[in-house]
Parts: sequence; structure tokens; C-alpha cells
Amino acid sequence: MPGSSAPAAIQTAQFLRSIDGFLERGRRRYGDVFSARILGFATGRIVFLADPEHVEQVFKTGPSVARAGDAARRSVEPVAGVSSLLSLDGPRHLDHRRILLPRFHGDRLELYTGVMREEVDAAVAAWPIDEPFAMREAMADLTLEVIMRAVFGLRHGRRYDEVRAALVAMMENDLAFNLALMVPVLRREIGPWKAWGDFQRVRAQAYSLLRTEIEERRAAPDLEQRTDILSMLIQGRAKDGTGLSDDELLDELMTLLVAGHETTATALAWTFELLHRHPAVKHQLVAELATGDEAYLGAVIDEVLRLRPVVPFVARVLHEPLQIGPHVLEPGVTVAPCVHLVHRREDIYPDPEAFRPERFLDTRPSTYEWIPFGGGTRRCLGASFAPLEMKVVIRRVLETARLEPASPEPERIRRRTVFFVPEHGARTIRRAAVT
Ligand code: HEM
Repeated sequence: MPGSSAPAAIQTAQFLRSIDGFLERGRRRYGDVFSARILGFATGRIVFLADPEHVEQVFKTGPSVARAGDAARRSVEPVAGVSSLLSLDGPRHLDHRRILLPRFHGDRLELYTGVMREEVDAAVAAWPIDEPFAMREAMADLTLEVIMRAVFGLRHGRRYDEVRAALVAMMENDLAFNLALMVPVLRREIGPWKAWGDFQRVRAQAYSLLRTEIEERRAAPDLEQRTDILSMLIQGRAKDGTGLSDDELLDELMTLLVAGHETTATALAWTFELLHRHPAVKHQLVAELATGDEAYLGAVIDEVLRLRPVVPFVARVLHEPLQIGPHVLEPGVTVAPCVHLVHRREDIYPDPEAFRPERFLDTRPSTYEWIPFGGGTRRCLGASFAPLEMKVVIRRVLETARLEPASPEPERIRRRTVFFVPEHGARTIRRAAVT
């Protein structure tokens, strides 16, 4: 198998310094299939794939051979528990997916555009004028509100504020917390190192508040009329007729939060960062939105998710050998369809580094050539919800705020846990008048 022979510690350091550089170098040197040793990530022996045919093969492989839950479990369980969709595999994963997926599909998502619009308007009204702010953080505040209302179904009031405070505190101390996720030995309090204990305390508080909310919701007389996702999950049933227990519901709520909040916020931050640097695209977008046509907006979102995929690769742990091209990958290897590299293929996307939404106007790439939401039975549950939210937010922000980049230099990709984020959070200045 082609791949670096450098010691695992060195490869890990290179990977953590710059995932995009690491992946691009790997593909340049070794081709579309290459191996790497990355300590602390899944099984540590990773094979990255950059050819859509190989990606298709992995996405079509069932959980008896390739398991996503195994790859995610170690970092997901401390946050979202043992019943998280992200860390389940096999029949239980499918049972949970069967209950969750229909809530995220089709026309019913339109129910949430009102909440999204209200929240974006409130957020924009609070942004400072003539002072730089980090768009990624502003968007994270906004996507948290949307999840609390549309997904958790919380209504403004005391519990809403308490839940938000606990969730914000939980996600705040992320540097120390993420270190502990990578290095399990740090999952305890050691002298002045309190990050893990602090995290456990605020997480327990969030769970306790949400548990009370679930108990009350189960008994709510208007449960059947309520349109939020939690209320529908409470009523959902697996094939054998069983529903989710309170513990399972809690874990899935936390899963939807951790999977849906930062990802969407980051994709929105990249959108504004790219629009800052491409005024012609921004002008065309504003003009098209004024006509009521959203085709170009859709193309902008597709292109943002191609050029700046928030999740640079997805992962499956092999339990049986899998032949990829001429290579036989052994059980224990983590196979990683690489979003970042597939999206940069010159043969699919001519001039791949250029931000050109037009490329998505006339032609659609095939299912395995545009993969920001992964694929197969693990495809992102928010793959319709997130672009819908992005549409509402981008439109309202462009209609109501005059924005400029805070610095003349485009922001590069920085790693934050395993996400690709703008290095300074897409720093932006809002000016007083509407364009
Ligand atoms: C632009 C925003 C988003 C991006 C780029 C994104 C990306 C992804 C990716 C790459 C995966 C892994 C897929 C795989 O392994 O094949 C995933 C899984 C998942 N995402 Fe998203 N996501 C986004 C927003 C959301 C939202 C808004 C939600 C829900 C509110 C969500 C819920 C989930 C869940 C539950 C999974 C696990 C699915 C499973 O394992 O069966 N995501 N997402």
C-alpha cells in the first residue's frame, strides 16, 4: 500500500498541523489510495480514498464489513452517550435511523423556515456596526437557537435560558476538552487539570434539564400537534413497534446538537468568507435573489460545500477484508473516503481551487463526486436541513446587512478538532446602510 513510512508520531503531528496539506501531499505523492498512521484517530491505521469509484464501493458496503460507529465511538460517547446515531452500528443504528430520518425529510422541513428567519433577523440586529466580529461565532449562536427551537422544541422562557447556558458552557472549554477526547488518559481530573470534570458537570446539568423537558413533553396534551423534532421522535417507532427510551432520546438530542450546530455554522461562515473575496459572485447572488429565483443561491451553497467541506473525510472501520482497486485492506484498517480530495479532482472540477458556483448550474456531479454529507446508510441526517437553513440565513443576511471582510487577506483553512474552519472565524465588519 502506498503511503508514508515516517513514524506514526511524526505523521500525526503533520496531520494535526494541517489536515488539508497532509491530504494533498499524500495524494500528490502516492495517488488516489494511500495509507497513513494517525495516533488517536479511529484505529490509527487509515487509508484515504480520493477516487469516486472507491468511495462508492465503501458507501455501498454494509456494516458487517465497514462500520462508521466504530470509527466515531471513542470521541462521541463521552459527549452524546452510548445510544448516539453517530456511534451505533448494525441493526440498532438502522432502527434509530428509521425513527430519526423521516423527521428530516421532505416538505416538513419547510415548517422550520419561520423559526430560522426569526432567529437570523434577531441575530443580525444584534451584530455590532463598524466593529469586526467573527462570523463563525455569530453563526454558531444562531444555529444553536435554531436547534433549540426546531429540534428540541423548546419555547423561550426560563428552561430555554437554562438549557442554552448549560450547552454553551459544555461546548466552551473545547481546547482542553478536545485534547481529552484524543487522549483518553486525560479524561479525569489531574491536579489543576479540571477540564474533564468541568465538562462532566455541565453535561450532567444539560442532560438533567433535557430529561425534565422530555418527561413533560411525553405528557403534553398537544404532543401530536407539535411540529418540533423531539415531539415527533417521542412518537416515532422502530420496525418492531418500540419507541426510543428517555435515555436514547437524550443521546439523540445531544447527537443532533453536536452534529448539526458547528457544522452548519462553519459552512455559513465559509459562505460569507468566500462571498467577501468574490464580489462579482456576491453581486450576482444579490441580483438573483431580488428576482425571487433561488437557483444561483443553491449553486453557491453547493460550491461552498465543495471547496470548503466542513468535514474533510469520513471514516469506516473494517471488520472484514475489503478490496479497493489492486489493494486488499485488512480488518482493523480505517478506510476514509476523502471529501477534500474528491472535491479537488481536476477531471471532475476543472480549475478546482477556483470558487465558481456556475459549475453547479447546468450539471450535477454524480452522487459520489460531491460528498460533503458523506454517504450510504450513514449519510448526514441534516443533508436537507442544513442547506435549507443556509438558504434562509444567506438570503436574510444579504437582504438586511451590509458586510465587508475585516482584513484584505482571504482566510485559510484551519483545523478545529476534525473540522475545516476559516483561520480567524471569517472576521467581518458590518456597515450601517443596506447595499
Ligand atoms: C453543512 C452542515 C453539515 C455538514 C457539512 C454535515 C456533514 C456530515 C458528515 C460528513 C457526516 C458523516 C457521514 C458519513 O459518515 O458518511 C454527517 C453525519 C451526521 N450528521 Fe451532519 N452535517 C451537517 C449538518 C447536520 C445537521 C444540521 C444535522 C442535524 C440537525 C446533522 C446530523 C447528522 C447526523 C445525526 C449524522 C450521523 C448519521 C449516521 O451516522 O447515521 N448534520 N454529517
